[in-house]
Amino acid sequence: MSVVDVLLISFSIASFGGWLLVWFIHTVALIYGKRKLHKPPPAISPEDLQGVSIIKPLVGVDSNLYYNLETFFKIDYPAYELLFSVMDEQDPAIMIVQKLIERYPKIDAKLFIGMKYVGPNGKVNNMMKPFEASKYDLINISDSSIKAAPDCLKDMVGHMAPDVGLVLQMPFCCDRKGFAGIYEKVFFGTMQARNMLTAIALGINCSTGMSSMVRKEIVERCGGLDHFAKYLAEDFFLAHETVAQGYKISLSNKLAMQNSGFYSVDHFHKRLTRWGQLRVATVPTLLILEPLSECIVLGFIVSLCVEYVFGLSALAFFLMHILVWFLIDYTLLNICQDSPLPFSKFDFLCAWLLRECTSFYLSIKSHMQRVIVWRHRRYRLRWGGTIEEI
Ligand SMILES: CCCCCCCC/C=C\CCCCCCCC(=O)N[C@@H](CO)[C@H](O)/C=C/CCCCCCCCCCCCC
Ligand SMILES: O=c1ccn([C@@H]2O[C@H](COP(=O)(O)OP(=O)(O)O[C@H]3OC[C@@H](O)[C@H](O)[C@H]3O)[C@@H](O)[C@H]2O)c(=O)[nH]1
Repeated sequence: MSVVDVLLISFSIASFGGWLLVWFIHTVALIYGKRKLHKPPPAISPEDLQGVSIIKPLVGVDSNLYYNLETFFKIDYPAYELLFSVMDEQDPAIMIVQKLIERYPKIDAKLFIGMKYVGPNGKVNNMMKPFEASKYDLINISDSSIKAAPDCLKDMVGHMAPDVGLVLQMPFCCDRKGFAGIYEKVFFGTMQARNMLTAIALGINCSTGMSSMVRKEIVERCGGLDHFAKYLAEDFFLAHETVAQGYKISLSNKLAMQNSGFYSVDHFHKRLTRWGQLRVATVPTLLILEPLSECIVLGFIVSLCVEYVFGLSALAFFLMHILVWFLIDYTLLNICQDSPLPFSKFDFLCAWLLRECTSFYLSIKSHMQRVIVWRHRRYRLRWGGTIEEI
């Protein structure tokens, strides 16, 4: 056997190992997702329902903002405050928040205008004033696009056991019209759900900051929220600190339902590119692991290896690989949705193919850029995940 043969066989064995690992990730996601998501909130006695300060950092408006924010005034929970903040006194979101505060005078809600600059991360700057004014020990950071379920706080607080420091809601999307709405739902219900569910089930930090609840003392022990302003992925580092302080991270049974009125395929691709950039800067091994864990790239490599080692048809193996992956993705999406999907199987096929075919291109695109644009602010990203505003 020549050296080339030995190398090719070793490469094939490694690829096959990676391929098995990916099916393991699929399996854990399916089992954990089915057992965990959409279950009723954990039973908790009324005296254990601690107060929660909900921080809503806002920048600008979209056509669903009023409706989404209103859902926070209808949360069924005995003690919570709503702390809205905007960075700029001209922000049109101010009018919307003021209208809601007038409409629901019984809800404890405040609006903070003007950010406190503590570092480059705009979201952190925007959250500084409400964080410092918060009166409860549990802080729920909730992005502007989120639509709240009435029992969301009961569920998150129910997961806040004494050894838990942070409760995450996994991102998903409300039913929205048009192909872009389908596309986002397919992304969050397949690739994102698969990796997040498995990571959380295995205790790997895979945070997203769209809707999470953290113990205030964890942030205070780091010296305050300002500690996270130097990073773009402040959510990841908050989860990292939580674990470093000896707490666990728990997943809420409820999903973080994104419902922004402003969405398009192009806008979503820009967001995915930004996330790709920040993930790789934060966890550099993902530069290799992410593309290798994608259906088409992995299937292509493993099919060639299988033909080389076992003499099986690479094409037949590749098509089988794609079909099984596709069916598992459809099953996981249905688990996340937990009700009939608002689109046909053909729509799913189109959105799934678009996602699978563009993922490699978006990864490459994100690695070619060191500058990140987030809400009209430009940042230069450094290895390690720190940023500098340009
Ligand atoms: C041969 C293949 C082996 C496969 C190994 C697994 C490869 C993982 C592939 C993709 C990871 C995708 C992670 C998706 C969720 C990340 C969410 C996100 O982008 N969040 C950002 C925005 O909120 C956040 O600011 C960024 C955080 C930084 C890094 C996230 C680290 C994720 C580590 C994921 C490991 C997941 C797989 C675990 C299975 C063993
Ligand atoms: O400069 C900014 C940018 C954003 N934000 C707020 O931050 C929240 C998230 O912003 P976007 O919806 O634009 O961004 P994403 O959904 O991509 O954010 C997500 O990924 C990046 C992480 O750092 C965030 O924590 C996470 O929420 C919104 O509530 C937005 O209003 C600010 O307050 N200031």
